Order: sequence, then structure tokens, then C-alpha cells
Amino acid sequence: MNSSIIIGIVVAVVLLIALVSLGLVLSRRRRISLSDITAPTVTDEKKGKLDKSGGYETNTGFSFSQGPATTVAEPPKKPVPEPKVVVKPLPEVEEPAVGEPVEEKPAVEKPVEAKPVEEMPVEEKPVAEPTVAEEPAAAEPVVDEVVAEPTVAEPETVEEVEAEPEAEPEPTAPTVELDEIAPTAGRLSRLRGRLSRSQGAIGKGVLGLLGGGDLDEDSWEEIEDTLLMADLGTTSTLAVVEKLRTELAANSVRTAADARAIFKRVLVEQLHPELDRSVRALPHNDHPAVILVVGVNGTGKTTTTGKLARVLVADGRRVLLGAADTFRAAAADQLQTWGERVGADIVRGKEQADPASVAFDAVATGIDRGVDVVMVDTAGRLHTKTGLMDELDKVKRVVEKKAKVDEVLLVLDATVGQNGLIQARVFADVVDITGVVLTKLDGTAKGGIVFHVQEELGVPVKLVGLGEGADDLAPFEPEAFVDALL
Ligand SMILES: Nc1nc2c(ncn2[C@@H]2O[C@H](COP(=O)(O)OP(=O)(O)OP(=O)(O)O)[C@@H](O)[C@H]2O)c(=O)[nH]1
Repeated sequence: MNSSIIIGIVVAVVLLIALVSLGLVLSRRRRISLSDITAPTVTDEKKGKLDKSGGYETNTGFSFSQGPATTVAEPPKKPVPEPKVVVKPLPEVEEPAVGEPVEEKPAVEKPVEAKPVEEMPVEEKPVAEPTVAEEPAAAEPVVDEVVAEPTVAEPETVEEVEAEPEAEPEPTAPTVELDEIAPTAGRLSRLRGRLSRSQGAIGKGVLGLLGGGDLDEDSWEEIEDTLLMADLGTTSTLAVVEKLRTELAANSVRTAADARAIFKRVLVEQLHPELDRSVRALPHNDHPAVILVVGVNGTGKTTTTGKLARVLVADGRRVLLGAADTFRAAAADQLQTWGERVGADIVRGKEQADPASVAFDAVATGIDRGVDVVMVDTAGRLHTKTGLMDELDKVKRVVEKKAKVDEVLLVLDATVGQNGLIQARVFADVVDITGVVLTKLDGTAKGGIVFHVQEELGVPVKLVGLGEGADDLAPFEPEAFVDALL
């Protein structure tokens, strides 16, 4: 073998080695390695420290605002004398439904017999205006239940839904002890880690794929599937994937921190951080803020109403609760218990009473008492869409004879996934939802539903429920939420 052949072979081998090395370097540069996903280089931008927990910690407290300027609807003139409202200890007496005959009842509550919902007569009749007079509080009651006195002999009409006739209870002062209300500032930090189940799906799942090497079409399809599985919904998923592809191509992504930062930015943008998420719970000059809480049974309406009342009371607001979920006595009892815990008065009706009547009474009472906010907990039986539509529409219409509704909060259970969306659409068709409360996010891996709900309804998620505890309600902040997911 002559020397020129040997030289040729050596040159070829050297060239081959050089080419292989070059290929390796290039492929490494294109690859996003997430091996340092837990390395100290991953910092929380706000706090400047490592965020390993992925916990949800909001940066601000609850934000409350005033609803659009409204004037209180002129109450219809009533020729009949006004019924008096008395304060009674809880729980004592069940009121009869609107239009029911006056009936004396024993002071001790007994099981209420379920009755069909009464249809209110449609013709106009002059009836008594339920003005509310608080009894002088000798020993100040913690929770008042408002009951109308039996001064009205006639049943009321739909158009003039008024106080229900009721036997006057013994006005003895209750001695209910208030639950200690934690100050709202800072208490949200206790919610850290509650979103851990969603982290795996959205955060680790996608970041893992991004770090899996060169992203070919298969990888992008997998990322898409992961986001869909986490319940982001098709529109949000496609938008996120598209933006992510563009951003990754435009920026030189080398590390997990780079990838996380870009993914985070894309997700936050998709959650529309510019939306107003304040809860319209601040009173107007001449009347309280009115909040309707709507949603399907079991989603957490009553719990959310109680939790929010607790925050408002802690904020120094006077809150009145209206138990317009009259289908189950237990629902009103549950709200009453919340009222007792947080120091909010309650107006309730008898089981099966007309929800609109109770809602009206609550708002009328709230106006008369000069409270800051009236929160009406409604029933949400999705028996038929028409039934629901009629009922909610009527509640809103009747309430607005007294005051404009400032906020309609739709409570959705995050654990039911797509079913929640179906429910949301039905409610959105019925009333103008102004905000969504997504409950039970602690019990699901599908935190992505937040994206879907907002996209679908076009209204912001304002609050999130992260547990059954009284303080497990948090304002929704896109950035803090995404931080918790990644
Ligand atoms: N884990 C968890 N449970 C919650 C949350 N919110 C509510 N719940 C629970 O969900 C159950 C139903 O809550 P409710 O407030 O009774 O629901 P509702 O919509 O008022 O139901 P009805 O009174 O039947 O109309 C209760 O056991 C609550 O403690 C949450 O954010 N996380």
C-alpha cells in the first residue's frame, strides 16, 4: 500500500470525525434540555427566588369594584300597610311560601314537607310593601333572619313579589359565636400547592416534551394532545401551540428556564390578563351592590357565597345573604350556617317558596337596612333549560325592580371538565354572566379548564375555589395561576 493511499485514509477519517462532531454540536444547540428544570436558575420572576412548589400564591388581595352606575328602580306604590320585619334567633321558624296562608308554627324547626313550586298569579294586585324595620338590638344579634309579619292577608303577585306572611317569632337575642375571620391580606399564601394535580398535566407534561429533543411534527402533536387532555379546549390549545412554535423559533432557547419563561408568557397571554377581574361588590350611593350566584347544584354555589361573604365582612362590609335556593331546605340551612360563621344576616324563604320572592325580599331588606352588598344564592337545577331560564330570568327581573344586579357569578366545578362547559353555555344563554368562579381546582388535574371557560364564555374567571375550607377562595390572577401550573 503506498503512502498516498494511507494519507487519503487518514484524511477521510479525520474529515469523518470532524463532520460527526459538527453534527453533534448542531443538534445539541437545537435541543432544549430541561435537565435543569429544578436547578436554582429557575426563579420566580416576582419574588426572585426559586419556586419549586408550583403553588398558587396570589400577589394581591381580593379586588372589589362598583358596578356600573345604576338607579334603584322606583318601588311600586302600595296602598296596604307595611309589614314589619323582626329579628329572630336562628334556626327557628320556616316561612310559608309566597301566597300561602298564614300559619302559626312551633318555634322549633321541624322537617319541611317538599311542595311543588308555586306559580305566582300574573295579575296585578295591590299588596303590602315589605319595608324592613330592625329591632333595637339590646344584645346585638350576630345573625338576623328576616321574617315578615302577617299583616297581609292576600297572596302577592309576580309583579309585586313581597314579604311572605309569617307568624311572628319570639324575638330573643341569639348568642351565636362568630367564626374568627382571618384577615384577607396574606392568608392566600396558605393555598400554595393546591394545584399540584394540574401541574403534572400542563406543566411537567409539556415542559417534558419541549425538552425531549428536536421538536418535529410528532412532538408538536403530542404537545397539542397534552394540552387538550388538560382541558384547555381546542381553540386555546391551537392558539397556545401556534404562539409557542413562533416564539421558540424566534428566540434562541437553550435552557429549561428559557422554555419555561416562553411557555409561561404564552399561557398568561392566553388567559387575557387585561380583563377586569374585580368583583362588583362595592355599594352604590343609595343602595347595596347586588350579586347573584348561579350554577348547577353541587358546584359549590353556597360554599362560594359563604366564602366570599367572609372576605367582604373581613373587609368591613355589611353583607346580607339571600337564600333563594329554595328547592332544598338544607341549602338554606347551609347558607344560614355560613351567615352565622361570618356575621352576615340572611333572608330565607320556606322550602319550595318562589326563589324570586326570596331574592326580592333579600334585596329590599338590604336596601332598607343600608347594607353594602346583598348576595343571592340561587338554585340551579338543570331539569330543563326552559325551567331554568324561566326561573333565573324571573329572579333577575324581580330583583331589578329594587336594584340593578351588579354581578352575576357563575360557579363551575372544575372537576367535571367538559360537562361544566355545557352547563356554562346554558347559563350564559339565560343570564348575562359577568364573572366565573371555578371551584374544586384542588381536586383536578384539569386546571386547563380555566382557559376553556374564558374562551367559551368570553367572561373572566374572577375567583377560584381551592378547597373546602372557609378561606380556600382566591382571586384569580393569570400570572400566579400559570406559575402554579409550571
Ligand atoms: N375540594 C373542594 N370542595 C369544594 C369547593 N367548593 C365547594 N366544595 C364542596 O362542594 C360541595 C358542594 O358545595 P355546595 O356549596 O353545597 O354546592 P351548591 O352548588 O350550593 O349545591 P346545592 O346547595 O346542592 O345547590 C361541598 O361539599 C363543598 O364543601 C372547592 O373549591 N374545593
